Amino acid sequence: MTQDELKRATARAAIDYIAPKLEADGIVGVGTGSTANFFIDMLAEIKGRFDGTVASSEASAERLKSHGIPVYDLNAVDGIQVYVDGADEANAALELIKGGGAALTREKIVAACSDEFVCIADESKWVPVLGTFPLPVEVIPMARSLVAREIVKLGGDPIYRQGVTTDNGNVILDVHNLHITQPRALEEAINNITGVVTNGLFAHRPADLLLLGTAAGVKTFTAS
Ligand SMILES: O=C(CO)[C@H](O)[C@H](O)COP(=O)(O)O
Repeated sequence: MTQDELKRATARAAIDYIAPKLEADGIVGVGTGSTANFFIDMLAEIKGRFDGTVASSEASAERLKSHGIPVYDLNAVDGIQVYVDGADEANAALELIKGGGAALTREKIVAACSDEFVCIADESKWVPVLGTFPLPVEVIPMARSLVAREIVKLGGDPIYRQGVTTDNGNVILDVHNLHITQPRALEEAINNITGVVTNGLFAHRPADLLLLGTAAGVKTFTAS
C-alpha cells in the first residue's frame, strides 16, 4: 500500500470510531495536514450527526467550510468531544511530535480542550524514541536568535524554517539531532525559553488513542 492509502485507511478508521459516539450537539476538533485532510473529506459524509467543528488551522477551516461543515471559534464552544489529528512521530506512550505543518500551537490548544484525542498516522510515524523528526518550535519573530541560542544549550540544532509564517504570525525553528528520552521534561524546558510560543512535543497532553495505518491493517493503540 502507498503512504496515502495508509493515511486514508486510518482516517476511515477514525470516522468509524467516532461516528457512533458523536452527540447531536457535539463539537469535533479537526487537525491539520494530509492525513487530517482525508479525515475532513470523510467527515463530510456524517456532517448531520454532530453540531460542528473547531479547526486547528486556517487551511483546515477552509477545507471544512468547502464541505459545508460548520466551523466555530474555540471561544464560542463549551468544549470539544473528540479531536482527530495526525502526527509526525508517535511513541508507545502516545507522546507525539507535531507541527510539520506549522500548526502546532493551535493543535495543542485544541487538544487541551478535548475530552478525547484520537491520533491518525501511517506506520512511518511510529518510533521507539522521539526526535528523528526535527522538533518544531513556534517562536515570536523578534526572539528567533535568542531562542535558537538557548535551544543549542539544551543540545539541539535549530534550523529556521525559511518562508513560513504561522497562522498566529510567528516563525518556526525546527530542532534537529534530538534523542528525546524525557519528552515531558524537554517540552517544559523549551516552553520555558522566553520568546517560545510552544513546541511540538505532545507529552503533557499525549493522544488517548492511536489509529496506525499499517500494511496489515489499521492497528489501535492506547497509551502503555
Ligand atoms: O502536526 C501536523 C501539522 O502541524 C500534522 O499533523 C503532521 O505534520 C502530520 O502531517 P501529515 O498527516 O501530512 O503527515
